[in-house]
Formats: sequence, structure tokens, C-alpha cells
Amino acid sequence: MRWNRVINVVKCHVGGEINNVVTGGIGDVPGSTVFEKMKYFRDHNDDLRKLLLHEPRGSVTQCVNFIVPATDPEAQMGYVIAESTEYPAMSGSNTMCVATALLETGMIPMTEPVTDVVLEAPAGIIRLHCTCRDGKVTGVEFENQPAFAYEISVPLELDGYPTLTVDVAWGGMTYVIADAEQLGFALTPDEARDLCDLGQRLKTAAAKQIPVQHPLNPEFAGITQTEIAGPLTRVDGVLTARNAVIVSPGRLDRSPCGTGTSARLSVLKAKGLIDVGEEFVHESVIGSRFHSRIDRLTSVGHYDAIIPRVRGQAYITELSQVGLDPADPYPTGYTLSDTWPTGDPT
Ligand SMILES: O=C(O)[C@H]1NCC[C@@H]1O
Repeated sequence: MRWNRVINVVKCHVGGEINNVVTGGIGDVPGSTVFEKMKYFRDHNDDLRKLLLHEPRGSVTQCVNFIVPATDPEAQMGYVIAESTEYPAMSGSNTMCVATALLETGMIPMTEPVTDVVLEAPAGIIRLHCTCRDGKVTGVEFENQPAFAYEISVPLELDGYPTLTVDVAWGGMTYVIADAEQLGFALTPDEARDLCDLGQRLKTAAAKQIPVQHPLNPEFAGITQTEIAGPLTRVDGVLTARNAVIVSPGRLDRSPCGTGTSARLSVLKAKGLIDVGEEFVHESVIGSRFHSRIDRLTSVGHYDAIIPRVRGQAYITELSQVGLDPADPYPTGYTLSDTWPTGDPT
């Protein structure tokens, strides 16, 4: 064997969503904040993301997180989140996998029955409350940075449909949120391909028709995610809904999506459909669940905002080392449009 890169990867999933965690083999990168480090990865180190997420080592259904030293003295560790087409400011499912990997491998000491952890994401400080038993993380609840609705019930034109009514919200990524019933979806697994095709079209149309920019960071601009929201119901008195998040370039989030849940909580609050502190269960197309609530109210620029808390459970599936043979013809992998809608075989 002849490798010139050896990368230690803790493979994880939460709610079925594969979000792996690189715990060794990359060292630190320049940047005075984790947001700056994210930009360094994006602008100078993107080959690493491609090595891990593109075929033949990865796939379109995976995300990867690079553990980096925190820059904020309050945080124990930092992480840069890399997805198929972007480096988001925040990701709920990735955060749950990062916390689980750090605690279950001993990189952050675990105390039972509860370990409180502070991490630094590109979006800023993320406080986590992790329940732990017999060396296992049995639940990760994170407090997200503020989420808010940019637009409530605005029209969206999409070829082949009467004028749609959508919401646009920030939950660490920017979502156009459309109504599943209006689009004729029941949010069942057999609809996955159709959800992705329509979700990508919705995203493109919304990004063109509804420009948005985060008031505190000009780099958090534009709609990059679609959420197709199922009807709000009460199950044993608890607010519950299904949803499908279409992650670019056009695949379903297997989990109920933490940033999507945060965005939806802000929309529910803006519409007067949820109270502060009330539990909201969000369910994915495969039936996995996150439990969430609005912890408190705040503001972001001139927007009314909420502080969301979202809880799920992640599992380590594999401890692996990914290597790169210097003669490997695919050092940054490749993508093909059979699974990667914007396929690029180079
Ligand atoms: O939980 C989330 O926020 C996300 N899951 C994969 C794509 C999003 O980052």
C-alpha cells in the first residue's frame, strides 16, 4: 500500500442521514474564526471535500465534517461542515454526528448521565446538551443560532403550476418552504425522486424570484435548500409534521433536518401556530424524528427571530481510514448524473 494522505473518518448517521466526521489527518487550517476556517477549506482545500464526498470514496447522500481547533475560548472544538455543493454555516444533523463522534471517541470527555458541550460552527457558538449512558450518546440536543422568517406566504411562479404560496426562512441555511398538499405530495418514500426533481426546480425559481441576505453576514445569501412541509397535526397532543428537505444538487435529506426544523419553527411562530417552549416533532420521509422547540425569542437585524433547540440521536457505523494513492486517477473523485444531478465526470 502506498498512500500520501491518510484521513481518519468516524462514519455516522442520524435519522438515516450519513454525516461523517474527520477526526485526524488534516491538521489545522488558517483562520481567526471557524467561519474563516470554513472559507479556507472552501477556497483553498476543496480537494479534500471532493476526495471524501465524490465517488469512488463517497456519494451524493453523504456530508463530511472537519474537526478543527476552536477559536472562541468558550468552545471545546470547532467543525467545518462540507456538503455536496456548499459549506453551510450550520447543519443540525451534522452537529449531532460531530458531538456523538467527539464524545464516543473520547476527544471530548463524556460524563454520564449528561455532558454539556460547546462547539464552534461556522455560524458561531453551538451549545449542546448530550445525554449519555454506558459510553453511548443517547441524545444530542443543540441550541441553534437564531432562526427567522424572511418572507411569509409570498407568491412563487413555477412552470406548470398555478401561482404557489411559499415561505422563506433561515435556520442556519436558507429554505424555501412549500406546502406538500398544495404540490400533491404525501411525503412517502416512493415519492423521493419526484420530490427531488420538483424541489430543485422550486429552489432555482425561488432563488431567482426571492433574493434574501442574512442581515449580519452578507455571505449567507440566497436560497440553497427546499423544504416541502407536510400538514401540521397533533399526535397525542404534540405538534407533529412530516417534511422533505431537498439538499443540493437534488437528493433527500434522510433525517428530519435540523436547520430545516429551525427554519420551520420560525415560520410556525410567525404564523402564530406554535408557542415558545411547545414541543414540535419533525419527521423525515423515512420516518426518522427530531424533537424540537423554541427556547426563546430574539431578533436578528430587523427580523423577529427565535432560538431553536433540536434533539436527535446519532450512531457511529464505522471507524475508517481513507487514503489517497499518488497514482490514483481520481484524486478528487468524480460525479455522474445518474446519482449526482449536476454530474461532472472530470
Ligand atoms: O440537519 C441539517 O441541517 C441538514 N442535514 C443535511 C443537510 C442539512 O445540513
